[in-house]
Amino acid sequence: MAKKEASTENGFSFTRSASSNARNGLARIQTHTNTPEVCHDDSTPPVRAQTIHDLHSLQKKKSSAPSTPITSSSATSPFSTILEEERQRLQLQSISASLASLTRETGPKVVRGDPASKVVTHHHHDHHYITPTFDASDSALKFTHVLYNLSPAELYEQAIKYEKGSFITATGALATLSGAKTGRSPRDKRVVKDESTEHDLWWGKGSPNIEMDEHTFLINRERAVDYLNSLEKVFVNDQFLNWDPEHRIKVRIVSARAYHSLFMHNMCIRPTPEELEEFGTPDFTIYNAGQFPCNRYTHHMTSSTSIDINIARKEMVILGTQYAGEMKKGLFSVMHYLMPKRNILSLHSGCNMGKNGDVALFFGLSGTGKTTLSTDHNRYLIGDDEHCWSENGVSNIEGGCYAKCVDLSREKEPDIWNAIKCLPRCAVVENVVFDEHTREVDFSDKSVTENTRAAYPIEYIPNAKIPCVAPHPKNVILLACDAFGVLPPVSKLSLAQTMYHFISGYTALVAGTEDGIKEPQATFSACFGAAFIMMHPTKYAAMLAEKMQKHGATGWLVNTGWSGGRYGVGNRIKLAYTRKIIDAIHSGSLLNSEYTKTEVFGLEIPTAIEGVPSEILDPVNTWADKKAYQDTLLKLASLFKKNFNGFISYKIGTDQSLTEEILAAGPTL
Ligand SMILES: Nc1ncnc2c1ncn2[C@@H]1O[C@H](COP(=O)(O)OP(=O)(O)O)[C@@H](O)[C@H]1O
Ligand SMILES: C=C(OP(=O)(O)O)C(=O)O
Ligand SMILES: [Ca+2]
Ligand SMILES: [Mn+2]
Repeated sequence: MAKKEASTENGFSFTRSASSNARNGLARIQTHTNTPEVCHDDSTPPVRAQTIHDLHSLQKKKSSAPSTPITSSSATSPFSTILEEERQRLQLQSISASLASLTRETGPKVVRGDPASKVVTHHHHDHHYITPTFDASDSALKFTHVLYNLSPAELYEQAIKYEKGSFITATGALATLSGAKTGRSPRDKRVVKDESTEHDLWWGKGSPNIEMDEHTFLINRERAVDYLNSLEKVFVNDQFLNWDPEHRIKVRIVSARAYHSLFMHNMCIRPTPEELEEFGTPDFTIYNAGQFPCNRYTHHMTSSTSIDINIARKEMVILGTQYAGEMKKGLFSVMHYLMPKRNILSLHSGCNMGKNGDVALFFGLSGTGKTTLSTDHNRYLIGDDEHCWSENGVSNIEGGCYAKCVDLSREKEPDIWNAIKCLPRCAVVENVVFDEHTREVDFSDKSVTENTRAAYPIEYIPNAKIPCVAPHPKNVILLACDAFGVLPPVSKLSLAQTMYHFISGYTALVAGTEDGIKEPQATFSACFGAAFIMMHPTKYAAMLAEKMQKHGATGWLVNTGWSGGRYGVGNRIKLAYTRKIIDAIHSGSLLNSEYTKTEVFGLEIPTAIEGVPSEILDPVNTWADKKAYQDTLLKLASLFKKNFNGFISYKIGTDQSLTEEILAAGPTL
């Protein structure tokens, strides 16, 4: 504060000394004959400010109030300001309640706004306290400043000012670093096992839900809350999930970084000012204290990272990882619980729709092409990653996309390229490398991680359909990135085969997205998203089978991975070919083309597709070493068998014959 005053002083004294210098010898420049002592620049009218602070305060105009009055008659009445104050008070009360330690009777003192800007506006009568610093150790005695639903511009400023590694790229995106973790940590994702989740959720072998008890959750929650309250300020986002208005979920994200707040601003559905006014109590809250580790002496903790979900408390706690994807995928897990409870199927899939209303789902694990293939210039984008399929059709859960951007090119992925590009915009690019001077991003540079990412609001894709809802799907495309190079580029599946492959969820984990993965590794991830499902895979499979049957959807298996040999020998199938294959599925032309059946996997493969060399459609043609092909094919088949053994004792829905057909739909050795 003192420093600012002083610099203003200097400013004025400089004018004086400049004129005294003139008297002491330097020739004075005479601009007007009748000018007095001070030189006026009268080419523009003088600003209406006495001090530089006044000038700065002119620069910022108060945001206009939401356009919908709280009650239709209150807008112009004297009660409206009282109501607005009351509303703000309730909002702060709700945030304080969110941040409350469970061992204290009251929550922390919270106040809106940036503590830094409060220093400058010290003359405001309502701030008669000293801006807290770390020497105010007892959180009961200090204020926590809440930066509530800041705009992207404000978040940019916060990030640039306070977060190391934040820069504005040449195209206007915010470049950030996520710290030591640049991918998800599935082995640190825990779920509270209590009386109800014990029965509802999938536990044990193969399950992504590592159990934790309520007490341990509370210890981690306390650790996160204490950490957040020890800070001068926290970011709070109140937003929505799910574009289906009947099943919309209100989420609150409390975090310590502008980067996290901007990421969620981009990824969740952004409320209108009117919707925000009526937000009330969130349905689910995330405490992201990712900069702070969990205590390894705490029961169940196996590393300094823990992502903990408590269904009963409707809360999630993040400690020890700043990878932003944990928040989005954590909420996705929660949706995998909440939605099936309402008989709605949650899907780890992208979704788009043709001009004629034909809808396609793209299931697939990370890096298999959901984002890339659902972003299609000739079709409407519904969403790139998380959807719900209800009686009403498909709805996107999110309000943004999260694209891998390693080797991103304008030619191959123009829409994603442009989504990160245009100003004034609020894309976040994570862990990318850029030119020190021009700030041009080099998407081919993997120095920080292979899993570089861009998060942007869905409306940055020109043909996104808002609201992000669509009719029932016609095609269900299962994407597998086969690092063995033996799965055909495309196969048409029977319903039983679709279920077999959906439950198997085979792909290669590609480097980066999960912590510790350095090169492609075969994996089976039930429902193409085992890391995010909450209940047993057969529960989701039964729902999918029922819906596909009811709406007459066709299943397809598309290999976006290797061809002509395994990883290291062959090459990844050209994106241009995969796009042609997908085009033929959408248009309906592939449904009626000529097919042959493969050995071992019994897959129906087309003999020709426009724009795709026919010889690659049967992978055996692309391998120089036929013996190696046969061995690799059998190896993969046995991996499928072994994996599916874990499911043979389960029934899929109520249909016994379907269960038997599914069992028979796998490879034969
Ligand atoms: N044949 C292909 N089909 C789809 N993606 C491909 C193909 N070849 C290479 N890729 C690349 O693989 C990555 C797929 O990632 P992405 O679409 O973000 O996957 P997901 O959304 O399923 O996690 C992209 O970087 C894409 O350019
Ligand atoms: C964000 C992720 O999703 P995806 O790779 O499926 O886009 C992730 O797995 O961390
Ligand atoms: Ca790419
Ligand atoms: Mn994706």
